[in-house]
Amino acid sequence: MLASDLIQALKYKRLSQSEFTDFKVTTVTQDTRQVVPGAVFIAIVGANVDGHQFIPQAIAKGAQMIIAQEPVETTVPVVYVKDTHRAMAFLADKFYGSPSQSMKMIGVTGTNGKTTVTHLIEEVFHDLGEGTGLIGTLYRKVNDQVYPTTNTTPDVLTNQKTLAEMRDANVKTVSMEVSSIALVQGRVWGINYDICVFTNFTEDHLAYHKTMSQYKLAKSLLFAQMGNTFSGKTAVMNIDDPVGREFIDYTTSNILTYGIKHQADIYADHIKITIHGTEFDLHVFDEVKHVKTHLIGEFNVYNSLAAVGAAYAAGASVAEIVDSLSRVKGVKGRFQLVPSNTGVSVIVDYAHTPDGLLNVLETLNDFAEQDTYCIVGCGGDRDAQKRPQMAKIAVDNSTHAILTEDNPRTEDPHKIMDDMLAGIDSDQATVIFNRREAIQYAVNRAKPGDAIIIAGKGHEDYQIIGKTKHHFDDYEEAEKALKNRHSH
Ligand SMILES: CC(=O)N[C@H]1[C@@H](OP(=O)(O)OP(=O)(O)OC[C@H]2O[C@@H](n3ccc(=O)[nH]c3=O)[C@H](O)[C@@H]2O)O[C@H](CO)[C@@H](O)[C@@H]1O[C@H](C)C(=O)N[C@@H](C)C(=O)N[C@H](CCC(=O)O)C(=O)O
Ligand SMILES: Nc1ncnc2c1ncn2[C@@H]1O[C@H](COP(=O)(O)OP(=O)(O)OP(=O)(O)O)[C@@H](O)[C@H]1O
Ligand SMILES: N[C@H](CCC[C@H](N)C(=O)O)C(=O)O
Ligand SMILES: [Mg+2]
Repeated sequence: MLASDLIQALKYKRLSQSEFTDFKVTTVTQDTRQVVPGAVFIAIVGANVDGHQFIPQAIAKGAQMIIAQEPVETTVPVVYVKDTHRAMAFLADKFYGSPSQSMKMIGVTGTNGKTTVTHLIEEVFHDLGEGTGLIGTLYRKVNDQVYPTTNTTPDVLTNQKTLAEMRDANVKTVSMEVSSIALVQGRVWGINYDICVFTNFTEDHLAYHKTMSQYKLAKSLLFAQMGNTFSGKTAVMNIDDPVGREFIDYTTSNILTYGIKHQADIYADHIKITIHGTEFDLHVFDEVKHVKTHLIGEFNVYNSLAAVGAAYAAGASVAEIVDSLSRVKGVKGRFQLVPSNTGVSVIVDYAHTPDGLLNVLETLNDFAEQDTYCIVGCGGDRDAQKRPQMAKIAVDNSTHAILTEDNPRTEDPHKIMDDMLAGIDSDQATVIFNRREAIQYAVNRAKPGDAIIIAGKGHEDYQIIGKTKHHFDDYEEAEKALKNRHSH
C-alpha cells in the first residue's frame, strides 16, 4: 500500500511537508523494535514512556513517515493528528484491509471465563472442519499455528495484523477474548464483531480502573461497539448476573440469554458435578440434549452455556455443539488435575479474583473426600483491594489455607502478604513465601482423599520478580512435589 493511500484513513490531519515522495509502506508500527525500512512509525504517549522520544531511533531503522501528535523535527515527512492513539486504530484497519469484515467475529468479555469460553467456541468450529482463529491470554492461534502473546487482548495493530493473517489462512470464525483494559485503550477499535458474549462481572483490575463503576463501563463498551443499527448481530448474555441483564439495553443486536437460575433462552438443569466431569441437560429454546463434559464445576456449566450461545448464533447446530463439548479435554491451567498415584488430588487453576477463587473452592469442596488445601498468592502491580478478600475466601473455604507468592512484579512480596493477611487472623493460614516450598509443604501434609488447589497462575510458566521473568510452572512443580512426597 502506498503511504498516500494509507493516510487517507485519517480524516483530519496536517502534513509537515506538503510534497513528499510517495513510497510503498512495508509495515505500520508504534514500536521501534518492529521498525523495518519503509515503515510508518506512530508515536504513542504510553503509560511508561512517550513514543515521540523514539522517533530518531525509528528513522535510523528506516521509518519513512511519522505519525505524531506533538511537534517533532525530523528528516522524513510527519503527519500530525490530534490523537495518535486513535489514528493508530484507523491506520491498522486500513493497512490490513479491514479483515474483521470477512470473518465471523466473536468477542468474549467478562471478569472470569473468557479463556475457557473462547476455547470451547474454537473447538466447535475446529471439529466442524472449519478454519478457526483465537486471540487470548494463552496465545494467538491461526488454525493450528500458535504465536506467543503478552496481553490477553493485544494492541490494535497486532490484532488487525493477526486478523489479516487469519483471513488469508481461510479462517471462518474467530473467537477472541476482549479485556476491559483493551476496551478502554481502544485495542479492539475497528473490529466488526458479529457476536459478543458477556460471562460475568465481579471485582478485578481496580488498580487500573479505580472503581467498579468505571470497570463496568469498560466492559459495556463491547456491547456499545456492536452498534444500534439492525445488523443481524447477536449479544449472548448471562442473565444470572445483574450486569448481564443491564448490558442488554446497550445494544439493539439480537439477544440470546443464558443462565441457570433465571428463565433463559439457553439453560441447564439436572446438573451433576464429579471429579471426573459434569453432566447436565441443555435446553436451547425447544431442543433438549444431555451434555457430558470433562470440565468440572458449576462455573464451567456457565462457560459451556456461553459457548453454546455463541456457537449457535454463529450457525452450529445444538447436536454439533454438544458433540464438541463432550470431547473437550479442558483448558491448560484451568482446573487441571495433576496425575498421581498418591491418592491426593492436586489441581492447578488460574483463579486470580475473589469470585474465581470462591467458585473453584466451592467446586473442590463438592467432591473432596477429606481435607482441602488452598495455596494462593496475589500478583504485584495489580488490584490491591482483592488481596484481603482472596485470603479470607481461602481461609473460609478450605481446611488449610497456605498463602504464598504469585508474581510480585515490582512490589515488595511482604507488602502483598500484609495486604492479604489484613483480611484474616494471622493464625488462620500458613505463610510460606516461596511458592515451590508452599506446594511441597501441602503435598507432604496431604493424606489420601485430600485435595489441593494451587490457584492464581494456571498456565503461566513463569514468575515475574521485579521486571524479570523466571521459569516457574505450577503444574511442573506439583508433579515434582508429588514425586518427592514424604508424608508426615
Ligand atoms: C498499563 C497498560 O495496559 N500498558 C499497556 C500499554 O503499554 P504503554 O502504553 O504503557 O506503553 P509504554 O511502555 O509506555 O510505551 C509507549 C510507546 O512507546 C513504544 N516504545 C517503547 C519502548 C521502546 O523501546 N520503543 C518503543 O517504540 C511502545 O511500543 C509504545 O507505543 O500498551 C501496550 C501495547 O498494547 C501493552 O502491552 C501494555 O500492557 C502491559 C504489558 C500490561 O501489563 N497490561 C495489563 C495491565 C493488561 O493490559 N491486562 C489486560 C487484562 C488481562 C486479563 O485479565 O486477562 C490484557 O488485556 O492483557
Ligand atoms: N464463569 C466463571 N465464573 C467464575 N469463575 C470462573 C469462571 N470461569 C472460570 N473461572 C475461574 O477463573 C479462572 C480463569 O478462567 P479463564 O482463564 O477462563 O478466565 P479469563 O476471563 O480468561 O481470565 P483473564 O482475565 O485472566 O483473561 C479459572 O481458572 C477459574 O478459577
Ligand atoms: N492476566 C491477568 C491475571 C494475572 C494473574 C496473576 N498470576 C497475577 O499475576 O496477578 C492480569 O495480568 O491481571
Ligand atoms: Mg483470559
